[in-house]
Amino acid sequence: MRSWRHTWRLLLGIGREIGVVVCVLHILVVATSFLGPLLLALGLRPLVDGAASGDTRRLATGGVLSGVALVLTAMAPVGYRWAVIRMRERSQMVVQRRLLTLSASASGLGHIELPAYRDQLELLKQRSDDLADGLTLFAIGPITVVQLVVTALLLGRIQPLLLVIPLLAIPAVRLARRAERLRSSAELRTAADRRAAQDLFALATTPASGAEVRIHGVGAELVARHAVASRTRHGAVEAALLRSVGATVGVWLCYAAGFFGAVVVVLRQVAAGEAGAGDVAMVLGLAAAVVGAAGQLSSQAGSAMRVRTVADHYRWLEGEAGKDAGRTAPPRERLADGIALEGVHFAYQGTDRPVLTDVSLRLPAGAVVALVGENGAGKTSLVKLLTGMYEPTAGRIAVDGMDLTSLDPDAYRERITAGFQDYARFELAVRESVGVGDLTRMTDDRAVRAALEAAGADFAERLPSGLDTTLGAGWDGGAELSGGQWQRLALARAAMRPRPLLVVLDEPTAALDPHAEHALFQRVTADARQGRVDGRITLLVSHRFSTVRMADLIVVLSGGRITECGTHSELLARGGLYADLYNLQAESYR
Ligand SMILES: Nc1ncnc2c1ncn2[C@@H]1O[C@H](COP(=O)(O)OP(=O)(O)OP(=O)(O)O)[C@@H](O)[C@H]1O
Repeated sequence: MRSWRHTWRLLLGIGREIGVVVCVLHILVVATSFLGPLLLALGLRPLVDGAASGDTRRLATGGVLSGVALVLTAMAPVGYRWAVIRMRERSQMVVQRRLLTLSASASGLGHIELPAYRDQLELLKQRSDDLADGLTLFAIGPITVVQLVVTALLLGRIQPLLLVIPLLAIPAVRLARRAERLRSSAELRTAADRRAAQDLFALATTPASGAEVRIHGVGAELVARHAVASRTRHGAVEAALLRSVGATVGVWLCYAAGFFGAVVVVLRQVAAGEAGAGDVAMVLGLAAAVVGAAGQLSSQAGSAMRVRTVADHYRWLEGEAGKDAGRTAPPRERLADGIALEGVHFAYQGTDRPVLTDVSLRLPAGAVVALVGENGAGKTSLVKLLTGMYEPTAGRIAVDGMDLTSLDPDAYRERITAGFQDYARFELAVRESVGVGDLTRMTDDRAVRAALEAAGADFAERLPSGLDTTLGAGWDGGAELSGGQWQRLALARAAMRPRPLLVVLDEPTAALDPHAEHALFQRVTADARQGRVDGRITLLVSHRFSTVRMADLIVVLSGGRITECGTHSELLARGGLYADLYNLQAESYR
């Protein structure tokens, strides 16, 4: 019941966004298309009786009714197509906008990485048409029922036995619902195969992976795997459809029997002189209209089930995205103490393998802190916890004494900047690609230029149209950049926010040349000095020890645990892993 209520609310909300006029027009067009068969049946009796008896008034009435019916029937597909296409286009737009909002409104990353989330999102994207159908379905469904009842009553007036025909709609509706259940469960079961097929397709066709696919000669392998994933999916969905088709055929055979039964009953009445030729014509028309309406009703029942399934996917996503409700505390204007991790444990969802174990650490306000450790030690995971992308499995993170899980995620995020090794390539105009780092100043060219300069990315201003240049070779006139240039733009983005509490630089120089790296570290040091005044913490993740040594505090992670912590000279004196790694790198530069 709750599920249907939610479906209603969702459909009404989408209907409002699509526009009441379009929805009402759609309902009118569809409802009018149902009228044709009914009018034709009603017109046949006066037409036939009028022709037989030479009664011109009856003949004219029958002619007008049948004529209107034929016009409506002829126009119906045109109007139907027009209305359905408009509704679908608009509803796709609205549903996709809602999905994007849902995905973007969740502050963390945890749900996006869940296979179940990605499956449900994919199904929703693919089935957004069903929501468009659902919108009008709830208005058209009752109209169809009325049509069925009226037709049944007209049939009953001729012969009460004929009331049985409309009752055949009941098993048809039940079967349609069962067929839908079978199909949707097959789709959910094979959603991962569908995603796999899509990912393999993208891997084989996108420029990003194009070079590796060719060098390693894996094209044929990708095609073979794509075929297997597609076959698995189609096999399961088709088997579900086949199972339901057999039963549906049975119901339609019952309809056919009912139809012929009606004809026989009326013919016998004619033979007994209880009915005229006009009655036979009307019964034929009405029986056909009943069969049509019952067919409509059963397909509408299937659609209603589909709509509910899609609405359930949507509700599931809403639940995942709405987990932040209740986190409303604003972060401090300025850090006085710093950020503390207290006995933090962490494992990614869906795995029990600990990635961080019993991490306790204080990042003092105004300090530059470096995180080092071998690949897979847990550095990026720790950064993700500090930026609120995930929550610790146990323990807590306190920002100036306030539990991170109590802070308003958007407000906290607005006070963080970050440059990542896996930087995003925003294929927009240069101004926007950098400006999204601080949406409030996105169109402020001075701020964008200052950020470009700070990141050593002034090359962007010399592109053909300066800050207006579109980035990405996939766009007309778009400029393609090198990996290092993209990374510099990502760093410029990270330099947009003026008063961050936390600056995260997670291996931000992996794609930069040594000159650019040196300039960047000079800026980081200068900013850190500024940080001592405004309390910001700069957290640097790096494998380059020449950089790391400048930090006020160096934290060494190994296997998800902190093994060493101190200044460069303290750690060198200690002669542990840090000293080993530092000396190894220093040696290789000599
Ligand atoms: N989204 C994820 N889901 C599950 N496990 C993950 C995920 N991201 C990382 N891991 C696992 O967590 C562990 C730590 O990864 P993390 O990225 O934090 O290491 P890192 O120290 O930053 O490594 P690197 O120096 O290579 O960047 C790894 O064993 C990795 O397999």
